[in-house]
Amino acid sequence: MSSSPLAPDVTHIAPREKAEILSQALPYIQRFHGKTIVVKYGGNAMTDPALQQDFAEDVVLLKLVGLNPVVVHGGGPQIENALKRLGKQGTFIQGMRVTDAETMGIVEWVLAGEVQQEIVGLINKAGGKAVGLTGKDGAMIRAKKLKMVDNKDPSIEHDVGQVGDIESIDPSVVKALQDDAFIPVISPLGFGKENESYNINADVVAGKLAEVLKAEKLVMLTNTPGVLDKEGKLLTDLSARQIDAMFEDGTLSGGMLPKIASALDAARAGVRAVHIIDGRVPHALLLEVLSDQAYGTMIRSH
Ligand SMILES: Nc1ncnc2c1ncn2[C@@H]1O[C@H](COP(=O)(O)OP(=O)(O)O)[C@@H](O)[C@H]1O
Ligand SMILES: CC(=O)N[C@@H](CCC(=O)OP(=O)(O)O)C(=O)O
Repeated sequence: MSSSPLAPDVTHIAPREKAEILSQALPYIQRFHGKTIVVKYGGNAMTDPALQQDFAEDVVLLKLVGLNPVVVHGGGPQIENALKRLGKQGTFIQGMRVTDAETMGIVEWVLAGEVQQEIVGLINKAGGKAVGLTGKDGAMIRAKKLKMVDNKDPSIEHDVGQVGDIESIDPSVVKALQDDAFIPVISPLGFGKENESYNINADVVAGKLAEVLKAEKLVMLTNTPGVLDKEGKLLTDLSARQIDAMFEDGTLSGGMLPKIASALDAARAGVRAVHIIDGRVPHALLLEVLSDQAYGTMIRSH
């Protein structure tokens, strides 16, 4: 019997063991059937072609067994590469890219062009029907300029340019696509009152969208085993109180700041399961959603 070029070689696994692994998924499929799972696919987790293919297959499998995956993608490193090609370098303040007018153009071009279309293509190739959207499509994400207050000294305000603060999300376009067997793939861009574009951190979009869609789960795939403590040890479980303390003592920095804040906001807003997991593990998404295996860090609302 010939095997699919996409399928891993599992001939060495005994039939009984294979059956046990497959049947483990049943209670999860039953529990999540018809439910929305928002998946944040971080730019740092999408740098390896084999892992990207695994991710696309996982999304398609989840859709085919009756879940409703919605992908929100990042693209920080990809934007950085594009800036480098143009002789520029990005600047970040508290995990947010300082976005002047020229950078905004590059951000839109990389996110809604290169990155989104690559993910759409991979999901389609794996047998799904992906539709790429930005927060502007279907008038989905209304935003205003973010007022960024310094997290050590609140009397200081940073100007981060065209970085958006979400005012509202209208999820009707996402719902319409979900009902029609499509898999939405969303770039984190928003629009303002004068139709100006905003660059919004993808973790923030994923968290807010999970809340508005009343998602059952929010899974954030990144490039660390999860949230690490000061000694670099994985924290499998984090309460709101522990997170507050970590913001205070400097355990969190860079891109982890908006990620944890968004994860906690989503948990507090009623998203029952919020996980930050290692996107460098093959099929990390599938294992997280449909198996007993606990990965990464779970964020609790209290
Ligand atoms: N306490 C922490 N635990 C884990 N990662 C952390 C922590 N503090 C800061 N980070 C950084 O956050 C990064 C993940 O955020 P980010 O670079 O924005 O990734 P993504 O592109 O997946 O959103 C990690 O690679 C790590 O460098
Ligand atoms: C405002 C802001 O920082 N926007 C991000 C949007 C992309 C993103 O969030 O990508 P990751 O998830 O890969 O970090 C940026 O310009 O890099």
